[in-house]
Amino acid sequence: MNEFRHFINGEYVASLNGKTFENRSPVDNSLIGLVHEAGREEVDAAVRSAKRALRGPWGKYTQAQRIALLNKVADRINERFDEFLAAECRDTGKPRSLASHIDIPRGAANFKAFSETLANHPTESFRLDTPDGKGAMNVGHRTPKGVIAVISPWNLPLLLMTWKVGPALACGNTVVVKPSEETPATTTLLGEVMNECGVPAGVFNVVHGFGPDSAGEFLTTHPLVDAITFTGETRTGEIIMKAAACGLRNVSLECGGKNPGIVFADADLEKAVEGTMRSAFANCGQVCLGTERVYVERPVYDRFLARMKEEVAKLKLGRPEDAAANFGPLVSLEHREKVAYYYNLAREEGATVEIGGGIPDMGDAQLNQGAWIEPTIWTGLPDTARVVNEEIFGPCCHIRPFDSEDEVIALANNTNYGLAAAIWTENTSRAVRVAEQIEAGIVWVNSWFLRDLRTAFGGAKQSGIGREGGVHGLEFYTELKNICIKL
Ligand SMILES: NC(=O)C1=CN([C@@H]2O[C@H](COP(=O)(O)OP(=O)(O)OC[C@H]3O[C@@H](n4cnc5c(N)ncnc54)[C@H](O)[C@@H]3O)[C@@H](O)[C@H]2O)C=CC1
Ligand SMILES: O=C(O)/C=C/C=C(\O)C(=O)O
Repeated sequence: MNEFRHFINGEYVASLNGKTFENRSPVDNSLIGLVHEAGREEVDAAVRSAKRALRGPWGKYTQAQRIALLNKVADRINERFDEFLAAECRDTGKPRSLASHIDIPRGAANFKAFSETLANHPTESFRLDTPDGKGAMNVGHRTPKGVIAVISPWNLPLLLMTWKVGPALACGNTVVVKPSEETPATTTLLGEVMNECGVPAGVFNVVHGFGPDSAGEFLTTHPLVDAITFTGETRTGEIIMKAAACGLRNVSLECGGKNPGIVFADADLEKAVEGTMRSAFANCGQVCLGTERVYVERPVYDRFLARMKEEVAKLKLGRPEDAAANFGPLVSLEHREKVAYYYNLAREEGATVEIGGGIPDMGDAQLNQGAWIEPTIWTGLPDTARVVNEEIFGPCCHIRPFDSEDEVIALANNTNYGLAAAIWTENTSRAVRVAEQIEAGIVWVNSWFLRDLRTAFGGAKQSGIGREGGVHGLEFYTELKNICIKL
């Protein structure tokens, strides 16, 4: 039986309270292992070890030394690629074909990308004239924030955790990570890699558990945590922000979305279908950047809808290791309950179910125990429907026709969220004009999830606070000090 222990001060440790919880496969609900649930003692030990490490050898590393070490970590993840892949697929049920192209390579790349940004980022300086004519020099100097709490979700576990751990460590901080209770495996495995690469004890720590009244809450309310970075649901983001207010700690929040896809009549329709298929159904729809609302200009609406239905019908559900499968289960039976609730609600709200809409018979008693759900397209819902306004985080989208640019911009922006959007058009002027009016942190034109890790990443409105990525991560992960030198 696998056991997932905390990783504190370079060692794997069990919980003093002896509490564990089950980690079950979303593929067939079989038991993967037992996860140790941290009490306040383990969280406190992890935070204190991270604090101590700031004053140890790690605190004296030069930027170049940190970058070299993190490059080694990236290389080691790639050397142990198959183990990370197996662990990620076991926890999430996602197809190996997906995780081997996205999750694991990005998990490694996140340790390299930021290093280059850091190495090439200039320091600001201003010369000040003074009445004595001699002047003064102002020089910006960045120092690490300290201990960073990283609270990560289950949808892209390694990718989203390292997206924060990479820059945090590159800037000289130490971290305590609380991975999602659903997906403890790859974060735990990363502890081994840190030791193998010689990352000093206490620099990278992991505590397992849930949110409220468990490791998540204990960590985010711990007074020695200097800043908190979080990816997950908006309501959880609010709770974490309240916790961070005590002691005036910085937060970076990357939260939910109800992202629009906009298909203009002049789009390359096949490109738009391919991109929208990915944005609505990749990772079983469990991507915060995914498209759950699709608006299609009326002249191509029927053709687009018909093509989407054809493509959805071709999706092949199956186990992660099934090479022909490109569609896995949802992360858990609990999450399926939430998504299935919206599938029923869509019918009650008057949707036409164009395809899918239910729980599939997998033709296998064991697989039928898993968290499978059909990829689904709805049409015909009013703009006020809950299904069109609330984040579902499942493999589903509502498709609706529109008649003018102004109308579709208003529809796209008619949401409390503002994370991402995808625009499909061959008219560049229109693409720019519309993109500039969309209220979102990220707008893709003729693409989706095309990521350049140097760019700003984050959400507007209730989709988040702050930006990470490239130089923007520097703002969050460092304290900028001004040194004023009178000449
Ligand atoms: N990337 C995203 O935007 C994601 C959105 N979601 C959305 O959130 C819904 C719920 O999924 P969850 O996994 O429950 O998301 P969540 O936001 O509750 O969990 C994300 C992380 O926050 C932790 N957490 C939860 N409550 C906390 C608290 N009070 N203090 C500190 N940490 C806390 C969790 O243990 C997990 O590590 C999903 O149905 C989906 O709609 C879920 C995962 C990722
Ligand atoms: O950093 C990325 O490229 C991906 C981000 C995706 C999410 O934040 C998400 O799905 O939660």
